[in-house]
Amino acid sequence: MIKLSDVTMQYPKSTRPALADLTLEIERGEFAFLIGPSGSGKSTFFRLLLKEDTPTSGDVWVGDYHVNKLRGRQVPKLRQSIGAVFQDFRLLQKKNVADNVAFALEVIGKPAGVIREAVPEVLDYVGLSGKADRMPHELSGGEMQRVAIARAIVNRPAVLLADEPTGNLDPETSEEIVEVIDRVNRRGTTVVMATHDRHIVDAMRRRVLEFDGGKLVRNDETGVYGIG
Ligand SMILES: Nc1ncnc2c1ncn2[C@@H]1O[C@H](COP(=O)(O)OP(=O)(O)OP(=O)(O)O)[C@@H](O)[C@H]1O
Repeated sequence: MIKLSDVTMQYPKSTRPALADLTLEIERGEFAFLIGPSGSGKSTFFRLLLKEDTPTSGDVWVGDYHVNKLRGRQVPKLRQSIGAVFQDFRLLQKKNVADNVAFALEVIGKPAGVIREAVPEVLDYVGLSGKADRMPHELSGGEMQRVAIARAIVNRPAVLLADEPTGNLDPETSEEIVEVIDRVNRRGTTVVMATHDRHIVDAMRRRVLEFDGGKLVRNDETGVYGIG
């Protein structure tokens, strides 16, 4: 589903590459954790998958897309096949919960009838039924992340990328959010989640990709966070 072959990403103003000679594969339907210290290359990895950056060398595939070779007009299609959630939720502050989710479908031209049906269904799926009319500032952090997940999955993408989705949440809320992401994975979506939360990684026992200084230093099929 996701494949990188000899990928190096060297930012122009940086002395060492953000990612160096990275080769890895994540199968369709897998749940993979990206771990590693700050600056080890996790966010860069996500940016390459979304074609927000192009690698200096090497090849990136997501599904049927040869990402580094994609032409500009094909990039929106790639991005429609990938949902993304972040530590800071990134909700539209002036739109209510339902409209935040609906907007994701409006911008890709879905008909109003489809949107009317899909939005309540996905809000229910992430545990937000009854909150459709709330504004983002009327939500808890956990609820905001549920909205972000709903928005990311409403178009049923093949892949969900989560960049430290529990970074702003307390441990109990973090667990609830991981449960939601796990449910999304179990219905067939490939999930890649960057995290610094050892408890989550240890509890889930899924693939662990550990980065250090832009290099892949560990690739365990059912790993734990590690020692130390
Ligand atoms: N646009 C950029 N220009 C130059 N250097 C960059 C750029 N973006 C990232 N870097 C560098 O690339 C390296 C990897 O950064 P990246 O953001 O991928 O790390 P990370 O593992 O996601 O860190 P964190 O856990 O803090 O989110 C760092 O050394 C960073 O300074």
